[in-house]
Amino acid sequence: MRAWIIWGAIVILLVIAFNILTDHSADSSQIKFSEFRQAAAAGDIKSVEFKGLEVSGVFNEDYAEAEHGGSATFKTVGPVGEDLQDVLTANGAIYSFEKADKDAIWQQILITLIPLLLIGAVVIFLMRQMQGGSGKAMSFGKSRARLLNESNNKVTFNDIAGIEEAKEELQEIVEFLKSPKKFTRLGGRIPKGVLLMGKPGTGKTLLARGVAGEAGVPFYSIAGSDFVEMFVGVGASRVRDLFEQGKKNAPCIIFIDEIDAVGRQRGSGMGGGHDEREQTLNQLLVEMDGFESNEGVILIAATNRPDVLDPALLRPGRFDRRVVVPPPDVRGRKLILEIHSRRTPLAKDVDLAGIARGTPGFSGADLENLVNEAALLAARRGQDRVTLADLEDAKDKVMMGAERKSAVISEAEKRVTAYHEAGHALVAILQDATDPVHKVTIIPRGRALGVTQQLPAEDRHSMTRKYVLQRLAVMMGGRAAELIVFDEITTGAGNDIQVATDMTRKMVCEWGMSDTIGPLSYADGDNNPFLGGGGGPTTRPYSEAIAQDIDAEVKRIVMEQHDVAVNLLRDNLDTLELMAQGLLEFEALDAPELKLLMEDGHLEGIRKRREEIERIRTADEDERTPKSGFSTKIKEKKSPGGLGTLAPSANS
Ligand SMILES: Nc1ncnc2c1ncn2[C@@H]1O[C@H](COP(=O)(O)OP(=O)(O)OP(=O)(O)O)[C@@H](O)[C@H]1O
Ligand SMILES: [Zn+2]
Repeated sequence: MRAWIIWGAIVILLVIAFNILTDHSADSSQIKFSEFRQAAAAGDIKSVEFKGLEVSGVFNEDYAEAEHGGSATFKTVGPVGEDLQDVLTANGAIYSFEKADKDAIWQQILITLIPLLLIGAVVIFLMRQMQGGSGKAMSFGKSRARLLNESNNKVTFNDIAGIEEAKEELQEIVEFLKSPKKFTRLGGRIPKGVLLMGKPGTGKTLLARGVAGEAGVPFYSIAGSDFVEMFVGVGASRVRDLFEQGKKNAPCIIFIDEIDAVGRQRGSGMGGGHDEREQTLNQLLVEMDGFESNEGVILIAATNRPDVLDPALLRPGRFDRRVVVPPPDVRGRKLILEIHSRRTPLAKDVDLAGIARGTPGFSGADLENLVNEAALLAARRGQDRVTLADLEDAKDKVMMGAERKSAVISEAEKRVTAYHEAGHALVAILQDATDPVHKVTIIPRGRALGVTQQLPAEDRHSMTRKYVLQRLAVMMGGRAAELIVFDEITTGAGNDIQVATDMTRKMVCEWGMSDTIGPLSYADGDNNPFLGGGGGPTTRPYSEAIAQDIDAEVKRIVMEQHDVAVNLLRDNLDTLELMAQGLLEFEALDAPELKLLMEDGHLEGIRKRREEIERIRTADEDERTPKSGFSTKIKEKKSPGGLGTLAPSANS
């Protein structure tokens, strides 16, 4: 920004200088038209000297008439040559001219220089724009670290939940920043660099700001990608600048987000096209070696790809303290939900623990998003409180994309979907080791036409073979139902088949759950559990014979569970029929409704329950908005179920 102002000022000064010079030269060498006219009228002008002069305008032959009441036109001509001189002399009508004196040399220089400078500025600006660095044109070499104003926006450890271990590890840094002497007195060495490792949205940035907030020190943050510039040397000088700034403001925290952008292993760039990045990384290493943490500058970096970092970064004296920031567990999720709903008025029916149970795999950022979506939904529905139904709907939206209310789905398609989802749900209900079914819907959402959600009582960290097999049968349940009822299958089972095949392959190749293959690992590629599978090159560290065995075994297991599903559904065809009817009528069934359906054998109980809920809700609404002009009715009637929570496995 500042650089822009300076550039602008230079250009403006040049333009002013140019104008002054040209004005000056013009003034000093121009004959006034009135003088000329007088002379011409007196008939004194017969010819004019043009040597070393430039004509800027002449009167044409009408001039003489004009002087006698006719009209004259003005015509511009270029530098005067011999021919023109003759014409003018013949017409006797010269008007104004400029002297080409020594001032003109400066003019020439300025005239060529200004466009050059302007073009240069534009080119540089465009180049930087192309790098995606909008708004930072020409701040070469300046670090772009931002000093966050912590007085307005202070984060403390109280604002962070679900990552207690990480907080504890960082507490030491906080203590040090608060009273450095206490530590250095005994010669203790404080880590210079802390590397926070975790998936996106798990709160790494938040933690770093929390450390600064707790210790009451300034917080400088910069993204790794800000270092990576097109011009060689810029990144390195930014690093230098950043550290200088840090040391000046010590004690403080310097936070480098996405350090992998600059810290990727050296020599990994193809064709050596990353010289600039490597130079920047080298500078970072040099700077890290060149200061003592005792000076009070603590470097915190974050990455979700610790595996690609250059090992030199992780050596002692650099980022030697590594803190894993895991996704929150069920307790953590509840706490995070509480933090983010502090400012959101919640209805009495809201049970955050239930929502937490239904959101395995959600990151802190996802949960924040969920609460936000729910608040928006509640506002759109005209409520003054966020209800459980809002949170449920928000969760579905965050998890699976928005409902596609407008999607045109034919009656026939809807019928197939109803049986398909009922097939999943019924196979789940009829087995003893699967997770309870939480909700079945045939409301299209994201890319799925319908969804069956199962919900474990608590987070699942391991699965038994029985559980995995039954889950396979549930996945096969959708297709099995289509087959039994319509004697036909649709593409709707495609995703089920893919997930089932992947899981079975894991059973055989990774979890040692196949007796034929035995407890051996035949995992393909690089499976980094921390990153949820790196997806690297597929290597096959086993023989062709084993590969065939694996394929046969995977097929056998899947087919077996498919048959289990078919048999279960054949034996309970009436219930399948009833559940599909229920889905067609209500579009969504939650756990209590499924229970009613299984026990009653008809849909009457569900109808009553729906009416009752509606009655309570309207009464509740009336009570909350007494006699207000616009009555707030919730338009969407979606299973505002009592148990409230959703879904680890969504079978579409
Ligand atoms: N443990 C948590 N407790 C409370 N809020 C959280 C937590 N984790 C994430 N959040 C919320 O999610 C937002 C995003 O988190 P943050 O930017 O810290 O994640 P990150 O790990 O740095 O993600 P990224 O890798 O994408 O930069 C935070 O501003 C915060 O509101
Ligand atoms: Zn399905």
